[in-house]
Amino acid sequence: MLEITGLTKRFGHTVALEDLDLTVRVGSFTGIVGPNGAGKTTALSMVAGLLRPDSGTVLINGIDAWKHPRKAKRITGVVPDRLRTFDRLTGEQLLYSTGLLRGLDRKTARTRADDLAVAFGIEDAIDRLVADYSAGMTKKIALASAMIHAPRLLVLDEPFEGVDPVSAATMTQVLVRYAKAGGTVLLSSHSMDLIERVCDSAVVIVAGRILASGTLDEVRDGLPLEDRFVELAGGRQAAEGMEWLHSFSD
Ligand SMILES: Nc1ncnc2c1ncn2[C@@H]1O[C@H](COP(=O)(O)OP(=O)(O)OP(=O)(O)O)[C@@H](O)[C@H]1O
Repeated sequence: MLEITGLTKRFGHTVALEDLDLTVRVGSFTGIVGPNGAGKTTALSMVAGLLRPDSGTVLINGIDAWKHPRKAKRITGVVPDRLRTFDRLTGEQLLYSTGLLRGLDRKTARTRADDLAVAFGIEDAIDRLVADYSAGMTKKIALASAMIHAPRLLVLDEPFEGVDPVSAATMTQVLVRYAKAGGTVLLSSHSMDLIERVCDSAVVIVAGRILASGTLDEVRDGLPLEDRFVELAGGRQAAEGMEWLHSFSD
């Protein structure tokens, strides 16, 4: 479903991502993990067509995402980092208008908006302004919007950030069903527990490079994912120094 080759991005002197190669097969559920600043958002943004690579290619179902962005976007759903959405709309209006923008007819957009509201458990809030939603509800409506055109690939940047465990379970249930039906999910998360529960494949990015990728078991290499992640990321750092903090100001 996704073939990334030689993807590179620099911001001034900062190399955010260097020569990234990654293949994601159809129907897989892949989690990207990495320390803060590792390059996860940069990679996902370039896959989603939101950030132009310096070099490298992104093929989505064989379509070059940067040569044929319209075609690629038709089969891609995105929940970006630092989510900005049309929050002066109600949830219903947002889903419906996203459906129309994605080329659905009115009836289909209406039906799918209703279905998504039920699937994500936001029916009660659907007539309220998205601006008044909590952080978790906003993530849910964003994910629902990303799915309304039934894309083949979902690119989700920390979709569970600020989402409570019950709501996260609802969201993962929808995503797992989607993947079982042949949809492909690529998401980033800092929750190792969630990735171990729902993903079948994982990628560890550190300092702009992939240090491990493959099935969850291959990446874990016999360790819990968190321990393997810490090992690859250079180990835990001892919190030493700052004795002034323990002297207390009073
Ligand atoms: N627009 C930008 N301008 C300058 N530097 C940037 C920009 N976007 C990202 N970077 C830098 O690129 C590197 C990778 O950032 P990125 O946001 O991809 O990391 P991340 O893995 O998503 O981190 P986090 O887990 O904290 O969200 C960092 O060093 C970051 O400071």
